Amino acid sequence: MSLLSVEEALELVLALAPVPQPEDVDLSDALGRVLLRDAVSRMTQPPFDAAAMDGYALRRADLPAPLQVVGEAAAGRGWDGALAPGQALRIFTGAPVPTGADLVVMQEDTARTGDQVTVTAPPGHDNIRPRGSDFAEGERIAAGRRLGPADIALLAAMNVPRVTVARAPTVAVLAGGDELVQPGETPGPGQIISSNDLAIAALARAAGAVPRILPLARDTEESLRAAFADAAESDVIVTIGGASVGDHDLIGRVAADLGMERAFHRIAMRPGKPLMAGRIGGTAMLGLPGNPVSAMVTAVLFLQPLIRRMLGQTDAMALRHGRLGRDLPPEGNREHYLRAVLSDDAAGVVVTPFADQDSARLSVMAQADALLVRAAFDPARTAGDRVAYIPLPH
Ligand SMILES: Nc1nc2c(c(=O)[nH]1)N[C@H]1C(S)=C(S)[C@@H](COP(=O)(O)OP(=O)(O)OC[C@H]3O[C@@H](n4cnc5c(N)ncnc54)[C@H](O)[C@@H]3O)O[C@H]1N2
Ligand code: MOO
Repeated sequence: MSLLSVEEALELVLALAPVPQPEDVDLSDALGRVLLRDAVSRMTQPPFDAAAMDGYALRRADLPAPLQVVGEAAAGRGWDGALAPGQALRIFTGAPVPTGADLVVMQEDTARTGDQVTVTAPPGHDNIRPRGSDFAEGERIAAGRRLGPADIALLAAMNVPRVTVARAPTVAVLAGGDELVQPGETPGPGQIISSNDLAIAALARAAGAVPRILPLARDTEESLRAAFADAAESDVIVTIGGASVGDHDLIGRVAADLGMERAFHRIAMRPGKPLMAGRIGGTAMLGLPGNPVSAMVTAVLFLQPLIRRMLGQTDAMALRHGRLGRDLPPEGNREHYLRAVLSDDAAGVVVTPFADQDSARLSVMAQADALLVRAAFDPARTAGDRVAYIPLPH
């Protein structure tokens, strides 16, 4: 039986995402979140005709005669009254323009003596921002919008302090294996330090989820069962390791005992072949391979898109193009995601894969800027060929 392609597998993983659930958040927590309900402005902006310059408000028809300065308006401190013919008002940026005035002359273009002001340069633009010229009360930011920094500023200006967005999914991260101890502990004979759980939690957080790293599990069914029980309330459980065919690779067995509906196990991808996905009760499950680079690559390709889908984001993963920086041999029967560095030359982006593609080498992964994507059975390539890549988060 031929293995699923990455594309087919991704579709099955995205199908595990439940409909996004609403949650109200303060604007300070809204960056990157997707609006689930329209946000409606409670303000008109500017709320009054506002000066765009520090200078003098006056009537254009009065020029070029000298004018009498009758008062002052600053931002937050308006001037009550209407400007009569022959009068000018000292005004500062953001202040309401008084009734009667139709021009603000910037102070660099004026000369002042006592309470007399003369305009010294021919006036051009009126330097008035009309009421409502930015936005009006009742204007909407439509549901579906992913909020960036400028959206948050706009919502604040609209006096919308909280917004309804898709709830951030909770992701339980379960690493395990008798060989693992935590960073800071002293490894015994044959032991190494667990890195995958931190890596996957970081990728989950970067995609917008709320990760929770579970205690390291041991290579026993009992230990894994306890961990799955601990994660039952999470939206997603990500296991790392124990996905392959070894005698100690218990994840598949324990998950099946717990009633996992399996979407697939193993895909035509390198690294990442032992990837597993499915659902246990209300929790989506991804079983990532244990090799540290394989775990991270599969998290970038499957976990992060799953989280983004749960957050209401529907845009596909950005595949970019550049030119190959070195010759490559023909590809095997799995789609290959090679760790690569990006550089620029006069003709654009150059993508140079590392010679060392061992799926356990974190030192190489940490230097990589991108994953160079090669199709299964891709023929030999030479430097300069057009290639596709996925940028990696730094
Ligand atoms: N006979 C076969 N052997 C293997 C196959 C195969 O198809 N047939 N696939 C290989 C591939 S590809 C991968 S990837 C690994 C995946 O195996 P598992 O998912 O079962 O992972 P483990 O055996 O538990 O661990 C693999 C490797 O990764 C280290 N590891 C695990 N967890 C962590 C962690 N939290 N932090 C750091 N390092 C971790 C673990 O010590 C192992 O060295 O299987 C191949 N074998
Ligand atoms: O998938 Mo293993 O993930 O090739 O190293």
